Amino acid sequence: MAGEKRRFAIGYALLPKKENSFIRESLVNLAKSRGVDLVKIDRERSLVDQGPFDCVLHKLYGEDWKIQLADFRSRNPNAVIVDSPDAIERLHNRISMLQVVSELKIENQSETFGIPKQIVIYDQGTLFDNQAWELLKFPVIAKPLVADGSAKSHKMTLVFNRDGLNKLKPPIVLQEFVNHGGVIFKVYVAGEYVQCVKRKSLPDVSEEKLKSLEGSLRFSQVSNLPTHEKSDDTYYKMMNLEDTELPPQIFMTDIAKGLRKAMKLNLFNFDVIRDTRFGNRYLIIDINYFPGYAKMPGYETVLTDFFCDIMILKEREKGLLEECSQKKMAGTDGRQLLNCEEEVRKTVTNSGCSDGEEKEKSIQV
Ligand SMILES: Nc1ncnc2c1ncn2[C@@H]1O[C@H](COP(=O)(O)OP(=O)(O)OP(=O)(O)O)[C@@H](O)[C@H]1O
Ligand SMILES: O=P(O)(O)O[C@H]1[C@H](OP(=O)(O)O)[C@@H](OP(=O)(O)O)[C@@H](O)[C@@H](O)[C@@H]1OP(=O)(O)O
Ligand SMILES: [Mg+2]
Ligand SMILES: [Mg+2]
Repeated sequence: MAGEKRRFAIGYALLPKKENSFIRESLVNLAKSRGVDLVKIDRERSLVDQGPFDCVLHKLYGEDWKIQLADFRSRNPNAVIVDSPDAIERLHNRISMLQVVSELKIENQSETFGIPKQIVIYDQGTLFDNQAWELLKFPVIAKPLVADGSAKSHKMTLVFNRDGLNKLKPPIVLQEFVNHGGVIFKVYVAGEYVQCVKRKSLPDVSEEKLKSLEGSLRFSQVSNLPTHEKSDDTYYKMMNLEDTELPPQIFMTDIAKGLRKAMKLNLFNFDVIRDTRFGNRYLIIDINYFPGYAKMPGYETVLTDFFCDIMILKEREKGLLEECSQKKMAGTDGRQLLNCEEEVRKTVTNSGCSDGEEKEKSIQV
């Protein structure tokens, strides 16, 4: 009807566990009130037969899904896929996942960042090869090389000495365990939004304690355990989260922005620890695609803002492309035309779909 604002449909394709935690009524209703309909994609049916969708939001694994998305993209060139499966794939390997951190350049005088020392082990032989060990010292964390969301890919082993290596099953990444005061920082990114929260982590291992510890200790998703489970276990002695200072917000935001641009991803979080040997050194140890946003305070607003940003971008893109073709018809010279089309792909200025204020928006494509 004339004058009625156009609504946008976002199709979501998530595993049942993710759907349960993320697609809450509070999110669906807020998005709806701002013109965005969240529609479940039926995984039993082909994606191209569903919709129409202005945007597809997804966290599914496997070749079949990649093919379906490619098909959908070729038939719906104007729809946005958040995020590109190729960009997500980088996070499915714990080496390529962190490589991007080493490429980041961030100007900061008072804090530094990096990743812990690590090596990749493909076979049992190399596990005991002294050369491979020149770089690392105990304790180390053995992590499955593949990070594909399976329960297996989260099974970690904290290894205290050579005896502890026997039970490991390559391919694995051996990463130096860095004492960090038992608190981990999780930095959630949703488009341009960045929020850092504190979670409990593994306790420090002193040189003294290391001598008395035997072999290894297995654990899984320690920062995701409910608090009572941790406090019942004497190993995870209670740590006072409130006493821990957050890293400087601007520093985390700069890293988040750098990662987002380098990885071409909009929805992810990264885990950061503060090296207790140097109070100003931060290490990124893990990056996760489409993490548990519902655990983040104010997640409904943050995600709805992100959805609106995508939609605004699409509308602006449409408008700009129309302008470009008008210029083309009017015989504007080629160089100006190129600038115009580049403009379409770059950051766009918009009047927000919520409050009407003028903001700079972009999504990573
Ligand atoms: N290098 C390290 N030094 C100290 N602690 C570490 C290190 N790497 C991991 N940890 C601890 O082990 C936990 C699990 O490691 P990591 O985050 O790599 O696993 P994950 O299964 O991918 O986690 P997530 O559930 O966040 O996806 C971390 O949250 C942190 O408590
Ligand atoms: O379980 P939640 O929904 O809270 O989210 C967790 C998410 O699980 P899910 O996507 O299967 O749900 C994990 O994904 P996979 O590595 O297993 O793919 C990983 O991203 C964790 O880091 C998330 O926890 P958070 O980092 O936010 O604490
Ligand atoms: Mg983690
Ligand atoms: Mg992870």
